[in-house]
Amino acid sequence: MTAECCGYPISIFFIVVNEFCERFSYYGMRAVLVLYFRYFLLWDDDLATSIYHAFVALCYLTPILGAIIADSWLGKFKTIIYLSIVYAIGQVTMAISTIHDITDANRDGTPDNFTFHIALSMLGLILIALGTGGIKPCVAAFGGDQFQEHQSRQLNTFFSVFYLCINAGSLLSTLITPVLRAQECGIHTQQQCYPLAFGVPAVLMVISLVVFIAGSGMYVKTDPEGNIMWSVCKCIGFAIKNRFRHRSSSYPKREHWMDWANEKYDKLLIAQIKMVLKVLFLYIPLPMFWTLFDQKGSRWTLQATTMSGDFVSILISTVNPILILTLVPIMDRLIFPLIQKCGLNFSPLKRMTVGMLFAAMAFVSAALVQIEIDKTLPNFPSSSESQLKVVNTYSTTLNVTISPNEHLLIESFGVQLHTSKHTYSTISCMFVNDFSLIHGEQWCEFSRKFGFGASYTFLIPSTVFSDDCESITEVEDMKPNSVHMALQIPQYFLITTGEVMFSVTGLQFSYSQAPKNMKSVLQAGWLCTNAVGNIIVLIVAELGKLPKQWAEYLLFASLLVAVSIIFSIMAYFYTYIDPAEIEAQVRKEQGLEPEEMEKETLEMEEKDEDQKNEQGVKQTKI
Ligand SMILES: NCC(=O)N[C@@H](CCC(N)=O)C(=O)O
Repeated sequence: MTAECCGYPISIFFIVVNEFCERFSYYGMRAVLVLYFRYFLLWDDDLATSIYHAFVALCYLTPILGAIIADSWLGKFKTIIYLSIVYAIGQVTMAISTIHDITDANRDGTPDNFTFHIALSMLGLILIALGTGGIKPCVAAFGGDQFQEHQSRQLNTFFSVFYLCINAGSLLSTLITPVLRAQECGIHTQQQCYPLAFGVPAVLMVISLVVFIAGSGMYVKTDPEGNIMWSVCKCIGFAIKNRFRHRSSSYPKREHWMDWANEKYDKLLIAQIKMVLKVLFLYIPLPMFWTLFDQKGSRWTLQATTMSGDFVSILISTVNPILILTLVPIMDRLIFPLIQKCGLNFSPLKRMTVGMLFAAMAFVSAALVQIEIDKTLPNFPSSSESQLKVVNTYSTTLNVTISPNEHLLIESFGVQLHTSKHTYSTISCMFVNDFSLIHGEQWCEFSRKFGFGASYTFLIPSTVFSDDCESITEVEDMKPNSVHMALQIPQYFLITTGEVMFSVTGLQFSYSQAPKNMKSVLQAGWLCTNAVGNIIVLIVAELGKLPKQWAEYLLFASLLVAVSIIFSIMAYFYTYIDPAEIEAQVRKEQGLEPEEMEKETLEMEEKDEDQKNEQGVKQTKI
């Protein structure tokens, strides 16, 4: 009997706090990672973005490893502890790799040995990916294991609270770590404080581990049932082989292709594999949701850079967790019960389909915003065009004639200057509020706000310092960004509503439909859909793009609508199961008590081993 508070097992308190700290650690580190690549390691944008996405994809691939270790070998509890240690070491390694003083022998503020910092940070990232991904399917499933059969309502609420903690951790760290980075620190020279920005997530990971261990005495710990993954693979392999051996039509068909393993494998194992395969099959279309969802961090962020509004930019990076924190309780307490009251069956798979449609609508909204932005962007010459800029410094208007066959975009400034002898130079700067032109004792000062995204040319006559500053002509080559970032809020709102319907439900669904000994494996399968989604983003980003960004958004939206239709058809044919009930039924059919069942499985395994040894002896004899 586990200790309870308000109908909930007390042990889940430690699990949700652990998740909060772990997600703080993960998202905090992620928030400054690209900046570290870009401004510390001095990588270009493309390399920084590619390594970042590859790291995220790795974080969602390693859950398979964690699940196999947990379900087959160590059990969830020990797997979480060991992999959290790996994770914490990774975070500390990462934080150390950002101390520029370690290799800054000449004390100029930049590291002298980049190879050292790159190697150390890559090692740190691999350990982090192993740790964060490895524990991810185990923590959610371990949380679920704490509930008893009569607590199914609380179990669903647990997954929602779990998701809230993820996003509370992510919200706080996304706000805090960039501020920590902006501080200055260092032994020899003061630089942007990456060690603090990465160090705090490392500390949070250690706290997360300590909190998890603190709850040790209260957890329900289910033991792993032998090397289950190996048994599953062998059983599937045997079913395929056996089916192939009996391919002739003279053999009677079996209800399910896995039934071809009946000759050798235990009925219970076959029933469990059928349950898992059914769910994994249903997952096939799901990566498309993540393909759209994860573009929040890339395409949508880039879209925001072509928009105006400085304050909103901080809001935009945190809008997803903020909306999650508000939408999850609204959905759970208001919308879903209301739908139920109306007599509608809003089953988990229906919710997921609607979630996908919301994500598709978010991309339609992004496309509409993009069309607005495009109207304000200057026309750049395409690959079959050239751009000719004529700055008229003559005192009267000149006519420019262009052959009608030439494709030229004409920019006319209507500028008239007193002299044509200039030296051209271009200055690109961020956040310019004022600048001065200084020559000896004289200067001209320009003090005003220059718009973001704008480009200006200042034409300075040779007489300026003997004459007056008024003779300087300012030309606005490109207008400042004028479409406000607030216009992105609907698309964030839509995608987050989609996330609540899709992701929170998917998490619950993966747990509820998995047999007891394969809970982590199905969680890992669920997380894998995210990894594949990220890989699709990487491929699409590498392969050429459509000429218009809005068209690309619409293409993604249409693809997701198509995928959601396919998914809804698949979902229609899916029958929800209670794995415990099916397992009990199979046991009953076999006339076995649970203990006897386990004994039989062990005997099977032993028989298998004996056969193998026998074969080995035969082979040696030959
Ligand atoms: N809002 C982002 C979020 O909550 N992400 C979750 C879930 C990711 C997933 N693929 O299930 C997280 O755990 O970080």
